Amino acid sequence: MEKTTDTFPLTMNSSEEQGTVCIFGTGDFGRSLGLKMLHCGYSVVFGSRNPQKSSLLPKGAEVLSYSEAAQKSDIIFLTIHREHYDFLTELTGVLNGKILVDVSNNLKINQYPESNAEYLAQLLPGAHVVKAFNTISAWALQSGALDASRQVFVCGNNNKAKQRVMDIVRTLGLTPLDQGSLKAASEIENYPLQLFPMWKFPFYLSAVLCVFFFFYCVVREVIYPYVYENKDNSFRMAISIPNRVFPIAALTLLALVYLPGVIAAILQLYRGTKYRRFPDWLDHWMLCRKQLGLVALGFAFLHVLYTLVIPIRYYVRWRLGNQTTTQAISKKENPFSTSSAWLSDSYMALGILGFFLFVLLGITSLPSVSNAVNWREFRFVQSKLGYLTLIFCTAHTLIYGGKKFLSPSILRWCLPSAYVIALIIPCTVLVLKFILILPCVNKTLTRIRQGWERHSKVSNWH
Ligand SMILES: Cc1cc2nc3c(=O)[nH]c(=O)nc-3n(C[C@H](O)[C@H](O)[C@H](O)COP(=O)(O)OP(=O)(O)OC[C@H]3O[C@@H](n4cnc5c(N)ncnc54)[C@H](O)[C@@H]3O)c2cc1C
Ligand SMILES: NC(=O)C1=CN([C@@H]2O[C@H](COP(=O)(O)OP(=O)(O)OC[C@H]3O[C@@H](n4cnc5c(N)ncnc54)[C@H](OP(=O)(O)O)[C@@H]3O)[C@@H](O)[C@H]2O)C=CC1
Ligand code: HEM
Ligand SMILES: [Fe+3]
Repeated sequence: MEKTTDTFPLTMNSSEEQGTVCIFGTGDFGRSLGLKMLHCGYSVVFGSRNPQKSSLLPKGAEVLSYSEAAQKSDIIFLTIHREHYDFLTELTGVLNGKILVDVSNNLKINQYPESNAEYLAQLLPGAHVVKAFNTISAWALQSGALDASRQVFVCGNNNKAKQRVMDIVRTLGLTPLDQGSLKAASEIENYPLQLFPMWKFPFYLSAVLCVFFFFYCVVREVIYPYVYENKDNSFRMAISIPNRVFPIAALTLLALVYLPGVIAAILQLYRGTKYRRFPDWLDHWMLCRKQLGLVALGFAFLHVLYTLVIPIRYYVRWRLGNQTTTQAISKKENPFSTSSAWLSDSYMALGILGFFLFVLLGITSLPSVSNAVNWREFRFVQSKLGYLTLIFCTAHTLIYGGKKFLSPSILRWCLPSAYVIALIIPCTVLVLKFILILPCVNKTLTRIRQGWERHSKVSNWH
């Protein structure tokens, strides 16, 4: 259904004349933009250093020299790299009063002291410079932009010029987003250069967690038996140890998704107001919770896959077969232990339920799903079911640990099992959250979040 509204203006415009636009530069981006504009009913005139018509250029477009092309339209798209802008000063006469659209990107963040668009405005003070299109790739223009790349950030000092450009953006079936004056250009130019900014912290954190727990387990399970029993357990590095490291990373990261909310609540209680800014690290942490959660989900997936292959591992089949024959020879039977069966089944069940809710959290974070639920529903899944996920996964690990939990026999070189360490953060988060939802604490917190201030009489006049 949505598609019809999207294609509607396209079909209408192709039969309608939209006026002439000029494009400087016949490179990849210039040609893609020209083709798209021709499809949408514009007449396109290219400006080029060698105006012989190339077979690559879209059919129906005119190609002239830069100065001739500039005279054909009052709006000019510069699809040229910033490094080549200097020749434009020779055209100052024709470019005066025209709208110049700067689409350029740089190779590095803050490569130049000023943004490319501001540099262009300095070169040609008589022209109206508008920044736009730099986040749209030549490929997306041609292949029918995907949802995410439909947005075109636009900024400029002249309002009329900016509106003209935004009209063209709409005619091309894209969505313009007004970002204000040309001062915003440097930020807009940084967008396409950022490499997953929100993923950086989760990525480094999980790398650190994995490396730490991997070596921790190697010391306990490979080096220790080698030193004391001269046993070669190195094969454990392939599956056994990763199947500790990955679930531990999943559990820790999941707990770290909910820790900042708890810290924020404590901070609000302590300050007695919600009108003071959180420290930057907390702000940033809050903003990348989604990414932390998705990385955690990835690790949980790995844990499930590694767990599924346990029964077909050579080592496991060997141990089972060996045990059976040893028992047959000595004519002894292992008695069935109901409590062990209960422990084993209940930790598995908790793991499965925890994983199910984990996946549900992941599904609701897909834009198509989160757009379809209202704010309360989304909050319900992310916050309430999220805590339930954390409870299930923590209980899964606690019961897996079972009775042997803190007994000294499990220490090797004074190091407890890895999951004991992994349980510290999740248990802390759950205990703190439990305290926060106690009626007396929760009442104060709710009042603070509704705008009440403990010292309101003193600070009202601020
Ligand atoms: C797999 C997975 C996917 C995820 N996907 C997403 C995602 O797509 N998007 C996303 O944002 N997070 C996502 N997360 C992160 C996480 O689930 C959410 O950030 C979640 O909302 C955090 O829960 P919280 O209870 O700590 O929330 P908080 O925001 O800390 O809120 C705690 C409670 O306090 C209340 N509250 C908080 N601040 C105020 C206030 N100023 N005024 C009044 N009441 C307030 C809230 O109503 C809430 O009940 C994901 C996590 C995982 C594991
Ligand atoms: N490719 C993409 O997906 C995107 C590109 N951009 C921006 O668009 C601009 C153009 O990119 P793109 O088309 O990929 O680059 P190309 O190198 O393919 O094209 C640049 C064009 O600039 C013209 N030009 C003018 N003067 C010079 C000169 N002195 N030396 C070399 N070329 C010159 C040339 O056209 P002629 O030979 O006709 O004179 C050339 O074809 C850049 O600023 C880029 O950052 C922005 C978003 C996406
Ligand atoms: C289908 C779901 C799941 C199943 C079947 C499952 C099963 C298991 C099994 C069999 C073990 C023991 C591994 C071993 O003996 O080495 C284990 C350990 C563990 N699981 Fe799960 N699990 C599931 C989901 C989860 C989830 C979602 C989490 C948390 C995010 C989690 C966290 C852990 C942790 C921390 C350990 C202890 C790791 C160790 O030190 O050995 N599990 N799980
Ligand atoms: Fe971050």
